[in-house]
Amino acid sequence: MEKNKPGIKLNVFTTPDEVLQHLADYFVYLANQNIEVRGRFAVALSGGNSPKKLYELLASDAYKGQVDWDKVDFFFGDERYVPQTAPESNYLMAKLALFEPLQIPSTHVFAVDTELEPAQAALAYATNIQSYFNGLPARFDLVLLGLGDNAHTASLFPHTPVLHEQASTVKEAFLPEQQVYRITLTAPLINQAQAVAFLVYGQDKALAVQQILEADRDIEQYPAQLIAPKEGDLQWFLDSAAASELSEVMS
Ligand SMILES: O=C(O)[C@H](O)[C@@H](O)[C@H](O)[C@H](O)COP(=O)(O)O
Repeated sequence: MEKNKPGIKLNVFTTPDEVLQHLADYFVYLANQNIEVRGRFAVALSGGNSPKKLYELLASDAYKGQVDWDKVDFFFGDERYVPQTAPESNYLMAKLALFEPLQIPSTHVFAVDTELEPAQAALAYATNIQSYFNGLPARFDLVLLGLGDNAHTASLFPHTPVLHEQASTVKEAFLPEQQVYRITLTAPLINQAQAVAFLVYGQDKALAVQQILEADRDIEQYPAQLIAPKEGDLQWFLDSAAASELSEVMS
């Protein structure tokens, strides 16, 4: 079922598995389209639990033959400030679920160097992204995003300074509640993407989805409202549980 708001396409499916299959199909479509036009596909991966099943699906027999993976370059929308061997690492999750099964060469994986100090790690990652795009505006072909039940996305958390960052493309973000650092793409960089796709499933996300899409704009409370690609395509891939608080007016 498709629901639409100006500039946003909502794809709502009954079960998480259907959501994952449709997002995997969209990923394959974008990858092949960009590889045909540009010869490469640059994607920024989301972290957390939701996308792990997507990565496993893309690496499965059902999908792995549909993309020329040697032409795909992998980045991260955000990273926890932990070693790449730590269980919380988004890099480690993608490595186990996607990079190793598909034998992605390390030269095609652009991870955050979390051995550096947080600010240096952010600066180094911004520099790596800039050089990848040869100094042209960094325009990811796809940015995959998840959503926290507090309406955060990437590591753009409520009431944190990074929400207002306009100059930097990558920034360190200190989370006072968890007393941890994150490294995150900033909203301006995400919004330069050709396509942005939210992957959200589960009843626990329903209120956040409703607030982001239907409440008055308040980016301090609902940071995911910052995500509005300037020219790119914004799609939400939701299960019916995560979409259950949306008003019928959007149907
Ligand atoms: O590093 C991260 O954790 C993610 O980038 C983060 O933004 C995630 O998408 C949300 O926290 C949802 O996480 P779940 O999918 O685990 O609910």
